[in-house]
Amino acid sequence: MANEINRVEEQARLERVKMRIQASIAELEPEVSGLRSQVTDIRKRFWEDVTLNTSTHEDFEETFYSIKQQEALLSERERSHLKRLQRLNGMKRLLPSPYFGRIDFTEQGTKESEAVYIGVASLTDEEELSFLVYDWRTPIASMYYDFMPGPAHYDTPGGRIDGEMTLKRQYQIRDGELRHVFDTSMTIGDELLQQALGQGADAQMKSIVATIQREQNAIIRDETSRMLIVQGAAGSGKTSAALQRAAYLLYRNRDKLRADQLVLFSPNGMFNSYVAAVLPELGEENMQQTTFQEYLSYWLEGSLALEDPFEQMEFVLTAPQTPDYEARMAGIAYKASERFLHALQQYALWLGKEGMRFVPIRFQDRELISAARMREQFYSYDPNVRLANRVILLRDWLLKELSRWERREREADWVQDEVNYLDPESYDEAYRTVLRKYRREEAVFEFTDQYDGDRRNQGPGEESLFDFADQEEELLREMIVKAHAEPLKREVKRLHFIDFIGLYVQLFEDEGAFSRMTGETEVPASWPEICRQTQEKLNGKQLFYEDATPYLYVKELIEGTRINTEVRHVFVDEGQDYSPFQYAFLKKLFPRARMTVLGDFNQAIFAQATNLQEEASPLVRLYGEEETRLIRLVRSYRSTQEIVSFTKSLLPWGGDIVPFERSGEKPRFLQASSSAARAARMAGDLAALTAEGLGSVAVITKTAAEASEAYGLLLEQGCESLRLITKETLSFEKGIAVIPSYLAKGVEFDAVLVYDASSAVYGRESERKLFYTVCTRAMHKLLLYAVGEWTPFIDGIDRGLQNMVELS
Ligand SMILES: Nc1ncnc2c1ncn2[C@@H]1O[C@H](COP(=O)(O)OP(=O)(O)OP(=O)(O)O)[C@@H](O)[C@H]1O
Repeated sequence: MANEINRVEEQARLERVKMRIQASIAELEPEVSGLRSQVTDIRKRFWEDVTLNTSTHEDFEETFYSIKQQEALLSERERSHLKRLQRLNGMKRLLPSPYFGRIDFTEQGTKESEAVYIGVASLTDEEELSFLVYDWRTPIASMYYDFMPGPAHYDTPGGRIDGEMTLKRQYQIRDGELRHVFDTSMTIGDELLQQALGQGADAQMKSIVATIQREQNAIIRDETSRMLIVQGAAGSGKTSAALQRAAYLLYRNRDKLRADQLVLFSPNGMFNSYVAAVLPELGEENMQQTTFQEYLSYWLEGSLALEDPFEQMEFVLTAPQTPDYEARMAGIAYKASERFLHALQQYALWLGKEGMRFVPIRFQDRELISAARMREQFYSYDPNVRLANRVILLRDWLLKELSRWERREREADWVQDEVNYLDPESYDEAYRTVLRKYRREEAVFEFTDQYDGDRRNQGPGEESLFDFADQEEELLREMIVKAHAEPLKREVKRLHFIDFIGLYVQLFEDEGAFSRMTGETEVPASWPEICRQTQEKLNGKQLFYEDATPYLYVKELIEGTRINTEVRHVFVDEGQDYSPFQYAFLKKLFPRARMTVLGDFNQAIFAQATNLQEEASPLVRLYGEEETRLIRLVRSYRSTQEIVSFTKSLLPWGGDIVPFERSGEKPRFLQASSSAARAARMAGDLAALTAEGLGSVAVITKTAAEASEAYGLLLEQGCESLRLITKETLSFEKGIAVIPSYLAKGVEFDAVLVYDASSAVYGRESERKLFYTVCTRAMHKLLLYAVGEWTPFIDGIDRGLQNMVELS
């Protein structure tokens, strides 16, 4: 009965709030459009309203201030417009679902209890005296996520507020209609979460503000750690928490933090599109999103062809039988290590004393400045000056040398030859330049004549005409040499006189040289082979993916120019797939940023993985224990209980994974006698799944080649609307996707069909985590197919879980 009364009251309150929102919208809409037209108008008439006069100093000053005034007016209107527009958008977001939660809180020392309603934006009453809805990111709202009814507290800039939470209520309001309302004694009631998780997958990730869990809230609201590491099971909401965290940080620091000061490193381009809707849904602009690969390519400036991580991955997955395999794998591991990082730091110190390599500056077939002369000049500078600063000194010296050469070169025969072959337009241009110069000089002479009665006032008479032709010729020579010197100078300014490739290659000459240059005494046993592979690749102007970061690191140690001090927060998703080396590089690149790393070591599929979960993890060392916080998430929200029980059993070391109580079908195992039989069966299953209404389905293969094969075979079976996903795919869409394992990272599907779960495909121990990653993409249904023997990873699992179906 009590609930019914509540419902009536709640309904009435909802109506009041909606009316207030509608009134706000009605008020804001004309204001916004009025301001918008004012801004357009000011922009259009900007110069009409400015007094432009530069005749005298005073006029100039007046013009200057008039422009400044106009600018100030424009930016003030733009700011007001933006502010009101944001408010209007906030109201529009609130209208269909003004709030999702309520807590009643009595502050210690007071008698009155306040009902705190929580939604995706704040809303005040007409007098702006009290909040009808609190933004979920306000300090008081944090209690909703952190406490169940009973003693509760929250932090404010003025200190901690203690009190008693007497009620916790959840609402489901859709299209302005109150669908459900229930009280809960839990942190966040399972009922709402059940509903949220029971829905089908979307083409884009959704915000989870209404059901954020306590441990996720800790991630979202952390404002003190320099390094926040989140190790969480597959589907435990790491990416979700990261995105809500970005929205939280933008809200909390809205006067000093812009969205473009946040950078998210994602696993691939498609993932960017998958998560792109969350921040706008929360009323914030999207942060910068990139992939590490994109970042590397940008800094390499096309100087080398860079292998991408997926090519490396394909090699790791498909080439174990090749003779180069073991050495390459040892090389990948070593080049990802902190040892190698340290070796390169020592290398930079060594370069401060000897060993720098330069590219001679050549012109036509002549060497203008040899590498030896550059080296001599470089090492003549004070050795206490930083390497990067000595590079700048050398750059300036080279520019001067080139200017000197330019002056000398004007007399060279080839210059005269070019002058002779010049087209009439160039002559004409030179003539006009000399004439302009002559007139300028004349004006100066006339002016000085007033004071110098002795000077003869002469025009371009006989004598001066002779000068005139001479000067024209001189000018043409100057122009010609300048045109040739410009590209040389440009190269120097870009520091292309440093032989970066040579500097990296020389590290891989042999073990003795490496140890002399870096002080490193322990290298992998296959070092000679690693050296051969690295050199061969670089000589072909190509770079292995594992060499890209170390190469740029060396470059950075020498140039010291790439630092980005604007960025304040770096988010690394799928953080287990980055090497300690890459983290050190990120730290160096973004010296003023805090880092949030989210990952799952059980999904470490790249060879250069970093363990996030240990206290001794290299990540903890990066900023030190004091500044680092490690949060573990164990509850998995994505998959049904049955799927989690199965995927958990794939990890014999027992991953810390607790399924959320949501039941579904057991995983299905389907063995076929041939690829064709499997494709036929799969086609039938795909049709059935679509008919059941599952909107997003993935056929996940191990490699790209396997994906193409599956795609072809399924098409032959008459499957329609299949989408083959490759590393170039940039958008995530609903429907049926055929996708290689490593591109399915971070995303999820209603149903997953594992294309080939046979031992021939997932047979090596090193592929266990990949297999786990593939299976954990499924939300509601998981179907595994095999032609031949099953993968040994399922050997030990509880047979009761399986519905074995034999196919002939
Ligand atoms: N508190 C929550 N409320 C509702 N849904 C949630 C919550 N936390 C996570 N989810 C849902 O669980 C699914 C998995 O979340 P997410 O992709 O963020 O997990 P993840 O830890 O990044 O997974 P993975 O490691 O596999 O990439 C998503 O559908 C997400 O919406």
